[in-house]
Amino acid sequence: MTTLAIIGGQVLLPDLTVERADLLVDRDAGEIVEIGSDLEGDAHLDASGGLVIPGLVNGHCHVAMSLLRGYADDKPLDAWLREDIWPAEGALTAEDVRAGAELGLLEMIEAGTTAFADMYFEVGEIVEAVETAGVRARLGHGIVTVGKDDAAARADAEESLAVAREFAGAADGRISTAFMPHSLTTVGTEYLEEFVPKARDAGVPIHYHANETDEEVAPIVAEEGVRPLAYAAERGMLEPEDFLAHAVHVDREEIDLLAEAGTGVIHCPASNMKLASGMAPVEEMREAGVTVGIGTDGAASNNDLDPFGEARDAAMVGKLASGDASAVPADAVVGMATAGSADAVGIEGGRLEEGAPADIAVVDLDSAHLTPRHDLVSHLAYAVRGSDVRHTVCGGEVLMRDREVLTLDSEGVRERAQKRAEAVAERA
Ligand SMILES: CSC[C@H]1O[C@@H](n2cnc3c(O)ncnc32)[C@H](O)[C@@H]1O
Ligand SMILES: [Zn+2]
Repeated sequence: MTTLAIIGGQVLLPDLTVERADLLVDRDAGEIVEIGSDLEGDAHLDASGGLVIPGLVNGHCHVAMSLLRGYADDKPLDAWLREDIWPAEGALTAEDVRAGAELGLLEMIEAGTTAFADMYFEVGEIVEAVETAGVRARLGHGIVTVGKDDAAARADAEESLAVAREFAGAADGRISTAFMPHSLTTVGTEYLEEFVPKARDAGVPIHYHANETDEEVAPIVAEEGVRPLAYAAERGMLEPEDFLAHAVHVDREEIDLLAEAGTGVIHCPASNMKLASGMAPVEEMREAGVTVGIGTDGAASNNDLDPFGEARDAAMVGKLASGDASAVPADAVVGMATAGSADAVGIEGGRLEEGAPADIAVVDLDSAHLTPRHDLVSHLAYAVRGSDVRHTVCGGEVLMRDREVLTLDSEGVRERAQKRAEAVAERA
């Protein structure tokens, strides 16, 4: 066994208490083997003056959209997608998707993210980028059938199934997959009815956008006579392994459906605010026992991939939505950004304990905005920024040491992304 010791720091334990401790990692197994005092390893990472936390889990992203950061802002979802984003995405090549994915992965590692769930196209490029970057991911091809003839719609759904089958277990098991219909309004009922059972046969979960805007709920109610999540349940899309993004406009019955089904929800507060989609009833979902995680959505609707900013937004908007300052408290959002997202998307991790994957971030506490240190869980929720992360480790591999990303050439990644983004803007 070759080992890595993370020494000298304070450690955030699964019950969200903080203790002074060292961590010993088995690098071959990629697991934490001991949390204790005076631990020594074959190599070490200095965590003195720092807080050792589980790597953050971004439960819903479109990582390659980092290439479209700032491309179109200040519009509601439907206009943003139809007038700007979908035309630009139509001009993206496989190489553009690769460049955008590498840029997003660089940003994630710099901010302590060690796992994410992602829906996009050209997924083979994203797989290769994830393999190189060294993080964990649940990846899938997003299906849109509206505006397509039957042959094209079926090909898109087949592609999502094929991608889910082909890449499951890639990158030494760090990559898992899902079947990913884009949403309940952009994929026709007949395709959901035909392909959801095939996804079940393939043994993969289903991930989709749901109840994001009022405009998306209304046509389902008008045409089907039921709310979207009852419609999803009737089509077998509300199983314990499934997870949906947004869940902004969910009523009491839908919250109970989610809780009974065990289907996870990924809350995307920044995207929901920026697109003025609405305020998700996170406190009600948590109280009902729904597994809630946090996601950034893509960088084009956020406009960054900072998991700490997202946790802070979740706490803030959760209070506003409930009209109650005690709603969605600090410990809740820290749990949501770690174990909550990991559980919702079905990725191991989100907790520092013996036997858990060694997916770890070390946050540097030595700065004015993190002084004084009354309560480190409060700091994680409200004051830490992605740029405070000193080291990032995934599966025992050091991905960033002293803010130097070791798995990606950060200058090259940024230069390629800038060039490709300029070319896409010209072409689109
Ligand atoms: C077909 S691949 C995924 C698809 O989703 C688009 N997208 C990005 N953000 C959102 C959002 O908040 N709601 C719905 N769809 C979104 C992305 O641009 C891709 O086309
Ligand atoms: Zn999304």
